[in-house]
Amino acid sequence: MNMNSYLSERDQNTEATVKITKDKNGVDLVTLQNPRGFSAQVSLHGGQVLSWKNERGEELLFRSSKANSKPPAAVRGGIPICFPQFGNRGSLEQHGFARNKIWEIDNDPPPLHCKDCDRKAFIDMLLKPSEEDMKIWPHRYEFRLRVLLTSDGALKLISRIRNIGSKVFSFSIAYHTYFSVSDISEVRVEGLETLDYLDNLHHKERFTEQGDALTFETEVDRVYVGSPHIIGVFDHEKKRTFLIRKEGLPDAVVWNPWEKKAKAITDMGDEEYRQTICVDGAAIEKPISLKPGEEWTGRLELSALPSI
Ligand SMILES: O=P(O)(O)OC[C@H]1O[C@H](O)[C@H](O)[C@@H](O)[C@@H]1O
Repeated sequence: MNMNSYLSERDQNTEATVKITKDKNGVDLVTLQNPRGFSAQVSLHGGQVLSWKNERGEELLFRSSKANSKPPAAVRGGIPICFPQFGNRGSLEQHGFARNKIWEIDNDPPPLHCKDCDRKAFIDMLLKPSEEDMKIWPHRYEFRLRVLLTSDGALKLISRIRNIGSKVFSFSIAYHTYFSVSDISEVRVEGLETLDYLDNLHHKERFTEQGDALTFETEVDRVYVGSPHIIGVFDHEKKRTFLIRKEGLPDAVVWNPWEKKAKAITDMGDEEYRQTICVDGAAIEKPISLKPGEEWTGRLELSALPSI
C-alpha cells in the first residue's frame, strides 16, 4: 500500500467501532477497530483474542493454519486464557477449562477504572460456572474480561476474578500469547536475564537464566518467576518490537515447541513453530488465593512498535 492510499484509508476511519458477527460455528465474534485502523477480533469461544492487526492490516498474532475452532476445542493461536490451571499443574485438563468455554457478553459490567476506555473500542465478557462445571471445579466465581484496543493500537486485556462463593479458592492464570514473528531464529526476548525459571522440559526444576537476551535454537518451555513488568520481543527481520506490560501477573511463560514437538501437535503445521513465540503474562508459581467476596485484577498490555 502506498502512503497516499494508506492515509486516505486511515482518514475514513475516524471512530472506534465494535461489531458483533457470528463465526462459522455460530459463536459470536467481536471485531474492534480504533480510529487509526488498528483492529482486533475476539471470540466468545474461550474469550480468546484471535487477531490483532496494525493500521497497515498486518497480523501481529500467530494462528495455526490447522487450528480447530469448533467448540469446545482449544484454538491454537491468538491469546488463549489458561484458567484456573496452567499446564498440568493440577488435576484439571491441560491449561484449565476457560479456553474451551463459551463466554457471554457482559452488557453491564461493574465500573472499571481504565484510562483508555473513553474511546470505546472494547468489549466486556463474562465467564461463570454452570452446575456441570461445579462438579469439576467446585468454586463460585465471576471472571470478567475486558479486551480493549487503545487509540494508539495497543491491545489491553483486563481480567477481574471475583469469589462469589462461601469458600476460599485459588487459581493460576496465563495469557498464552502467540506472537507472529518472521522466523524464530530472528527473535530475541529481553527482560528475563538472570531470573529464575521453572523448566517444564526438566520436571519443572528451578534454574537461573545465565545468558544475555533469550534466543532460540531448540524447544523452550519455561515459567520465569518474578519477572519485570515489561518484557520485549524483538523481531530483527520484521524490524518489529513487541512490548509486554503486565500488572498482577508476576510470572512469564516462554514457549516454542521447536520441530519435534510441533510435529507431534496435530493442530500446528510442522514448520509453523518458526513463525511464533509464546510469551505470556502469568501467575503460576504462587497461585492466587481469593477469600469469599474478594476480587483479583490482572492487566496485560501489548504494543507493537517499529524496531529502532
Ligand atoms: O497444546 P497446549 O495445551 O495448547 O499447550 C501448549 C503449551 O503451553 C505451555 O506453553 C506449556 O508450558 C507447554 O508445555 C504446552 O505445550
